[in-house]
Amino acid sequence: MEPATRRRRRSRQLVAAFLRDPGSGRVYRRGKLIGKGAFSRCYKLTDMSTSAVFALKVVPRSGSGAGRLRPRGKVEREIALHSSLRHRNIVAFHGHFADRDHVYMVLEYCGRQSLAHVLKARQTLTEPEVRYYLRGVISGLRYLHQRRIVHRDLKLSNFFLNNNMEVKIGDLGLAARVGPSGHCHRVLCGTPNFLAPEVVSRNGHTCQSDIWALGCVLYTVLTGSPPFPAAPLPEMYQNIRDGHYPEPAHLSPNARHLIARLLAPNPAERPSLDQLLQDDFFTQGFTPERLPPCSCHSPPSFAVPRPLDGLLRKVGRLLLAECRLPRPFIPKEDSGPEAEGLEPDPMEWGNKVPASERRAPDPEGPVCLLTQGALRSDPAGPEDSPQLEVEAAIRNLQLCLDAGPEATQDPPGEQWPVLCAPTWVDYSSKYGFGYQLSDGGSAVLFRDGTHMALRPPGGQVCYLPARGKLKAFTLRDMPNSLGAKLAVLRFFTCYMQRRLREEGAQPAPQPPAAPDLCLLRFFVSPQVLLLLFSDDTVQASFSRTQAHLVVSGAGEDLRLTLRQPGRRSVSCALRALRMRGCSANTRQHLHLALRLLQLR
Ligand SMILES: Nc1ncnc2c1ncn2[C@@H]1O[C@H](COP(=O)(O)OP(=O)(O)OP(=O)(O)O)[C@@H](O)[C@H]1O
Repeated sequence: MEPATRRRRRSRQLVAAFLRDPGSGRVYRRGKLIGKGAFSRCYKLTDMSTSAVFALKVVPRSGSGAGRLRPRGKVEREIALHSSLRHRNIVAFHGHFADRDHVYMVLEYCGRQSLAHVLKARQTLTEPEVRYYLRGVISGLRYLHQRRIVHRDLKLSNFFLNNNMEVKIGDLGLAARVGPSGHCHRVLCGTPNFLAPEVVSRNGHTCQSDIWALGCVLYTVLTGSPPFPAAPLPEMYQNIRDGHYPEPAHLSPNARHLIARLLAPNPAERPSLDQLLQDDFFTQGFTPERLPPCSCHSPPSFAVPRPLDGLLRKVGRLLLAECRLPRPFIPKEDSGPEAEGLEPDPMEWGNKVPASERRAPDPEGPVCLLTQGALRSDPAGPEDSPQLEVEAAIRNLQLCLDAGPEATQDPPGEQWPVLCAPTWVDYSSKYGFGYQLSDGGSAVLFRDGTHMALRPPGGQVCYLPARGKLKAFTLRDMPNSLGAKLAVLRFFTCYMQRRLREEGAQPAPQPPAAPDLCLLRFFVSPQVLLLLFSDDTVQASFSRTQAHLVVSGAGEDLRLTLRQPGRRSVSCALRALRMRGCSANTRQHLHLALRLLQLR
């Protein structure tokens, strides 16, 4: 080739440092080259007015030297199809424009490249990671298939990862709509060793051909090699048609079984996307909600800080199988070294006391404190005065007690929506104190003095660190560092919900707790459990009578609420108590609660 021609061609291939989209008027700065494809190059791109970062896919125009091998109309079809899609697991298409030499596509920037890059660094991936990635891919693929679009080139290098490690299906250059028969034109396209038997037999792609490709992906990421490795094409195609691949004997039975289902030579025998998610591989194994970026180059440990790791290792399989905990806490005699750590502290009262034995507590009997715990950063008061809430609780209990004379019975009271914790689990010797609120929310005050709550109805997670302010997250955007605590919270929640169900407790309609409601302190004795909340509510729950006594509000708005088994819960304002007094029974309960608080 003449040097002048070569120079001319090279200059036509160069992409300008600044590009203007004539349609939108936006001006972009081209960044570094990210990679090259067969017909394209990809650059980092910055919008000059917003500083937003994109990926720029640059395809030479047909007619220009570099575009001469590209099938006619391919890039136009890709733009028409890709620009109509919008899904969190599909690389977003932000716009396109062209100049004399190139067609430009402005795409969502996926800063952690693709699964092909991850696998190159890692050789194989762990099953939990694979489930995580495949869930994203399946979600994006379901969106495509619902629109009768087959991707036709599903492979690791087309599964992109953004900075948050979310997976995105990209490169829709071969994607096509299926006709009324469910087939595409009978062309042989795609990556040869991921082609489905019906495609190599020239019967055309269907959605089930994409499912086959997922089988190839699954096999490749778990074993490190594709199921149909490079070989002379006729031999490889024959193996594909026969579904003949090296048996990955070292994989788990669930993984092998799913691979066999996906790589069924008969497309009709392959699972649908929904059936795929119901497969044991997905339902019986742990799937992380997120992956740390370090998993691009080294296996994530899914390890959690001690002492939570022991619990999570032992119950990890159960943690996410919501409410399917067969034996949340194993009695001591059942716990060999493996089960060690699963027995609760001796503070689960349940409905074990027969009604005939539910006598009022002995106000003069000995009271001893078994355990207690406190929030490290107490939002209710100055950091150095952690006893303030105890003093406030004593004052309020005393106010109720002193309000009026001893009466033969409690004042009639009224129904009043008072938040309390009808059930709890004290596992503070190892992890924390979990409680379920009457509004359906649940929370744990951890041993390290932090607090995490799961708030209904949206399932927002509110976390109060040892130092600093309350943070709220959705389950999706929980930071990895809080994963272990969230797992403990969920574990406790499942257990407490199951207990409430077994006890037949009916949730009463109730205004939800404020997001920042926290348990400040708890005191556990054999007779009474005391909970001090950040809104000044004091709950005393009594083991003998199974009664809960809740003092809420402050000053003249103080209220005493009594919840007793088999009775309607009633609430009295301080004014009513002053006029009518309360029964000896209630006074005994109040006395006992006070004595426990005064012990501290
Ligand atoms: N949205 C994106 N964000 C970040 N990197 C991307 C993005 N799209 C593509 N890339 C990177 O750019 C390179 C070229 O990608 P492109 O899709 O143009 O070609 P390819 O898929 O590698 O090859 P072919 O076009 O032959 O299938 C790849 O290395 C890919 O990792």
